[in-house]
Amino acid sequence: MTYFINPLPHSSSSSEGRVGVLLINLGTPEATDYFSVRRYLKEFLSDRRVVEMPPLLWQPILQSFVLTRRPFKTGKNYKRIWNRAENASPLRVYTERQAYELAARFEKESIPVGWAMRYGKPSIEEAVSQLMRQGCDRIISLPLYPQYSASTTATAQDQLFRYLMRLRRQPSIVTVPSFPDHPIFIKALAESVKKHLGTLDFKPQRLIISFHGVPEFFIKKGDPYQDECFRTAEALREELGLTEEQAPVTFQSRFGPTEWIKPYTAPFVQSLPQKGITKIAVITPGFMTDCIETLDEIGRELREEFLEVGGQDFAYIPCLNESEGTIDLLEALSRHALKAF
Ligand SMILES: C=CC1=C(C)c2cc3[nH]c(cc4nc(cc5[nH]c(cc1n2)c(C)c5CCC(=O)O)C(CCC(=O)O)=C4C)c(C)c3C=C
Ligand SMILES: [Fe+2]
Ligand SMILES: [Fe+2]
Repeated sequence: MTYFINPLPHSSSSSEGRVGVLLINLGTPEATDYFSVRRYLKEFLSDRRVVEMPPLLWQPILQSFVLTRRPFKTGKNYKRIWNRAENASPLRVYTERQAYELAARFEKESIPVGWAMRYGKPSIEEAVSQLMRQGCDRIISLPLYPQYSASTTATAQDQLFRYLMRLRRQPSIVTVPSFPDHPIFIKALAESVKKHLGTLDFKPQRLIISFHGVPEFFIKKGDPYQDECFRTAEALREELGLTEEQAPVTFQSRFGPTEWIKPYTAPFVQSLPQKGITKIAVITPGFMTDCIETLDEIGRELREEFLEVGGQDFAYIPCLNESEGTIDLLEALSRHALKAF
């Protein structure tokens, strides 16, 4: 019996010396029922990188309050956005498509592309062992977060290295840094804005740039996330020729009673009609794929909230998903990382 694992076929200890790319996204439930959503939220919200409270204090709250109620509400929201054709959540569908399209770019070089979720399935362990079985002894880890946060990027890398801790023979790893103002990212965002605005029958007075929030104390303790959001927003404004007033930054998805980084998206947007701003577009450049936070919280909930208080026109600009610009970006990031081996 041994503690250390060998994911390679029996007796094979040599590898073919290939490089592989691993895309890592956040994670998502397997289905919309209470137990599937509960399982996902339990794993996600038990991560100390996400909720920075001593487990002895947090676990009783999580088990007795959060996990008894929230899966119902969240499951209902997932139901609205579920991809019925593929019976999967949009985040999973788009992540898989990104991996598929990126693999096509690397086909000739015989570089396999895997994809994994930090929480849920396919797990990082499954994806890494699959790459190793394909002969990879070098892996590029690419967390799908444009802006670094300990609660997303770092925990994805933690999970990868947690698996590596169990391997007798580890692959070499290059981790791709965040890319908040990478020119290809900004160009893809700007093109998506122009394309989308071109389809509207109204001219938005504001382009709201909404990012997922984090607790304020994360930033005070040194998480560069907010600065990186500002870098994305500033580069996008520059590319589109917009001012800060025309394209303001807001933060969505507050969770729990603590203060999160501000301004909060919903109250900010609800305050606009009284200032004569009744036509807006919203973009969410913190998300590489559409998901519950973009399609439901912004595309449905925020739209309703804006129209209820006198807003007239609301447009949600989809995430980059598997667009050509995204794949250009992922290819450029991977090719740059390849040079580090
Ligand atoms: C509890 C605190 C949370 C922190 C901190 C947090 C940071 C964070 N999250 C994302 C990206 C996503 N979050 C998503 C869903 C989601 N996030 C939280 C909580 C925190 N996130 C919850 C409870 C949920 C589940 C939905 C809900 O119950 O409201 C998703 C969507 C996943 C999907 O399947 O669609 C993404 C993506 C970032 C980028 C971030 C910090 C920068
Ligand atoms: Fe989140
Ligand atoms: Fe949310």
